[in-house]
Amino acid sequence: MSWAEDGREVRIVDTSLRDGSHAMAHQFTEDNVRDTVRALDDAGVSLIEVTHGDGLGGSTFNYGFSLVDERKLIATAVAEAKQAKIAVLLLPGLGTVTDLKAAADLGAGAVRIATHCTEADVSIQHFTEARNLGLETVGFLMLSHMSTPDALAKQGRIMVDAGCQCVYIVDSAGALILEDAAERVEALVAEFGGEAQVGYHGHQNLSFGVANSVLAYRAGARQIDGSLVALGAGAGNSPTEVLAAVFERLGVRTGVDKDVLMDAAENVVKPYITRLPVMDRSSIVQGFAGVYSSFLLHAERAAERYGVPAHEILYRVGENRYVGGQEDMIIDIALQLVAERG
Ligand SMILES: CC[C@H](O)CC(=O)C(=O)O
Ligand SMILES: [Mn+2]
Repeated sequence: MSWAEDGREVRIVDTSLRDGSHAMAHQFTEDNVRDTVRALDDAGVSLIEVTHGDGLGGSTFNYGFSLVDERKLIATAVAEAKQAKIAVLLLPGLGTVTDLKAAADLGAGAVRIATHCTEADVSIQHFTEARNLGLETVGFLMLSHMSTPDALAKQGRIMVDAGCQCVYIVDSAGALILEDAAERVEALVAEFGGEAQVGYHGHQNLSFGVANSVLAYRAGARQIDGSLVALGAGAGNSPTEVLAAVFERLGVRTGVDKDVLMDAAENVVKPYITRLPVMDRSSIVQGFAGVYSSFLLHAERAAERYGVPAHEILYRVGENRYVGGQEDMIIDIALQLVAERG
């Protein structure tokens, strides 16, 4: 039975073990994955994402090395899940079709293919291959605040025509505020009709993750991302346990048990988090200036190394409109700031 047939009005998807990888500096252990998947699976979450924060093949010098090979983590997750499907993230150009086939062989049942919000065309062959492999397919239009609703709808159309079953508005910078999110979702819903679903992935940098998710649902989104204890890049994602409680209060059926999720947040995930995602100065600047949330730790490391404030680096990243993959420019900016200070 698919999730849409089991009475759920919205599907809450958990990305603690993928977006949370950024916040954990990619140091997840097999025990972390096993315990978290068991708890999410018991709570009724039907799709759980497990990959390096930057997707398949992300464990590199530029993005940060994983403690444990993601293929081991994916296999661990698949072995632990009784009802949930395990999803992997893939950024074309970083992850390859070979990586995707390996993930499918390990038992992953879904792939979420992420591109910058104006570059959906680079995902076409990956969607084709994913459908050939029998995977559920999801598209991520990252940094969606950088584009208009109409332009996003056209990009989403490229993904759907390539075989994508659900396109997400991804607020990578946590920059969207209320109608910004709703209008983007509405545009995709209008473009797809019944051909594909629309999803929403929020970050808490300006504290709008959950509110935007509710508006996204009302605008027609049927898949909504969260992370336990908000464990994700920047100030974190919309907390899964809060999404579950809020949708229950609104009378929207999610099929997940909020109490089991709250227990998982408190007793499974919180104890292993090395750095709790918070709305501190740097992450607020990310939301304000429209900076990719996963740049936070990179900026903090550059700040420490070169003796310049992380929030100043992030303001400048926002001014320059850098996108995912340009992590090295953070060092460049830190050096510019050092030079400007003499
Ligand atoms: C590097 C991929 C990125 O973390 C995907 C995502 O969750 C986002 O853009 O918010
Ligand atoms: Mn994210």
